[in-house]
Amino acid sequence: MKMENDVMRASLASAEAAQNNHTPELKMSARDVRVFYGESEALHGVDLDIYANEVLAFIGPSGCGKSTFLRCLNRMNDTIDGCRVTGRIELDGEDIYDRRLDVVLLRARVGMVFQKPNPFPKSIYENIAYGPRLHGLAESRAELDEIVQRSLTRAGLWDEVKDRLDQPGTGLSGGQQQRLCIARAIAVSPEVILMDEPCSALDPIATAKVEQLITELSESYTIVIVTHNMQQAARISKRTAFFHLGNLVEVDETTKIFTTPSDSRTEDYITGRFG
Ligand SMILES: Nc1ncnc2c1ncn2[C@@H]1O[C@H](COP(=O)(O)OP(=O)(O)OP(=O)(O)O)[C@@H](O)[C@H]1O
Repeated sequence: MKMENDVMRASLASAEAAQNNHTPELKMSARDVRVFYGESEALHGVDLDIYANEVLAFIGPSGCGKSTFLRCLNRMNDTIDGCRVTGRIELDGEDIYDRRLDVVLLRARVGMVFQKPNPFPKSIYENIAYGPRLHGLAESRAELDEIVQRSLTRAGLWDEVKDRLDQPGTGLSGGQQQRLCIARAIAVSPEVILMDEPCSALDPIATAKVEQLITELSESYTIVIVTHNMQQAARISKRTAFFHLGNLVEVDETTKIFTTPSDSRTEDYITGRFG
């Protein structure tokens, strides 16, 4: 009898474990996040959960607070004079606004890619090697070489640049520069990558390459992307969050947001009635 009970318990435990495997893993969470620029409140209490390995898109009309909220997730707003953030944001259950937290380390764990490609005015090699060197991720030149090659390969850029690693990153095309910036972000092994309209300065072919890359990268990283392009959100994201006038109106599966949103403001936006 005891053995039967043990077997039963073991199989229940393994069924539970299997079920847990399907439960998305919480990566970041935001609660009642407000952002003030001086006296003016730009975000009015945002609650949002972000799951591991998802691509989450932020959409909404200009000025609704998408970039402001994105910047909260790795404390980039700290760099803006007069900007104040309240509420709580956690990464793996840890308060990222804790005063003891090392912000440089946070930004390695939660990397960022900006609207305009912004390579350092250094060689292609140095653009990638800088972060790993800063964080002591390589013990030898050979290890650093390997990180550089691996990052450029993951960003789909290695074949295009392997013969000119010592040339300036700024000499690449816009699309290549953006992939260089993505390679730079992944070189420090981040867990989350924030992207603020990463394709808005790119032509359709370069955009398609970056979108393909985002899809591939989501196997290893959690990706949060601000986009003005609703087709892009529909193509690459699993979930979409709609912002309006500093509020997070709704967040849901992307297909649901674009077919049967819950809120009339979302419907008005996606059907082009404003924005
Ligand atoms: N550095 C700043 N100083 C003062 N106000 C700011 C600053 N950055 C943003 N804001 C204000 O905060 C609000 C939200 O702006 P934010 O850039 O986050 O919106 P957005 O949805 O990303 O817009 P867009 O799609 O045009 O980039 C706007 O009213 C904007 O004017």
